Amino acid sequence: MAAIVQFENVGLRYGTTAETLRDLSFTLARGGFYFLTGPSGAGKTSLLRLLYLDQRPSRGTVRLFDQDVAAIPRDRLPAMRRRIGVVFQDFRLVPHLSTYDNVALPLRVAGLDEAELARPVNEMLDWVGLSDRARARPATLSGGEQQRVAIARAVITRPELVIADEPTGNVDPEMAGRLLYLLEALNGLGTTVVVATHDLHLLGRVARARTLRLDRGRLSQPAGAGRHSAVPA
Ligand SMILES: Nc1ncnc2c1ncn2[C@@H]1O[C@H](COP(=O)(O)OP(=O)(O)OP(=O)(O)O)[C@@H](O)[C@H]1O
Repeated sequence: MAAIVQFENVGLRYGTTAETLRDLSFTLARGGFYFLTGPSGAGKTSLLRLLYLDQRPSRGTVRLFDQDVAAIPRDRLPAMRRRIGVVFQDFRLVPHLSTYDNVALPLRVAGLDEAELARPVNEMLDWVGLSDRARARPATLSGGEQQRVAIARAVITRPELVIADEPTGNVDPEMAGRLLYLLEALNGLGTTVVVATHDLHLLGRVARARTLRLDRGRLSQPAGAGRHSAVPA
């Protein structure tokens, strides 16, 4: 099994408080689909921040794409981050850009010209049901619409790793199923997917998914009736 992420005895501490994440050791396989669950405040977002290189561990080792993240020079971080699509819990859309331009942004950064990016962007907007909102600015969209823009933007480049923090928290069950199907389809093409969620209904909906359960900063027994566990390091 080729690993895309390896945690060895990882701890994360904010300031001088007690550790938010403790003794995390696990491996995520390249091409896997993972749910990360656990109660509010358990540390899910903090773990995701380690994965998308927004935080470095206070102790232990995080290896991503076969590199120790503590050893990556600062000027190499943007290139590493471009290999990761992130759906933030608070969306972080660019406020002065339209739906279309938010979704097109990663393709423009990757150097595609307008003619090349029009088709994938329009197809993606169609998939997430936002074709008729293509010209709208984020402030005029509902929470669920903004969430769909955020997901479309995160997956448009088909990154190696997609990390989504509560990606279905603001949409109705039908749209949640559709968005999950989009992530599954991407996973079927080889992208590793990590989804943090409180929504226990989602866990059973992806047959091949494994579940990591965080409780007060530690990994506890995997959820999901023991069927799916992340592979211990
Ligand atoms: N930047 C920060 N500085 C200090 N403490 C933080 C910071 N970010 C998170 N924490 C603390 O770390 C703990 C875990 O927070 P985190 O957001 O990772 O949990 P979570 O499981 O994602 O919660 P939720 O499900 O409510 O989003 C909380 O006690 C939180 O207050």
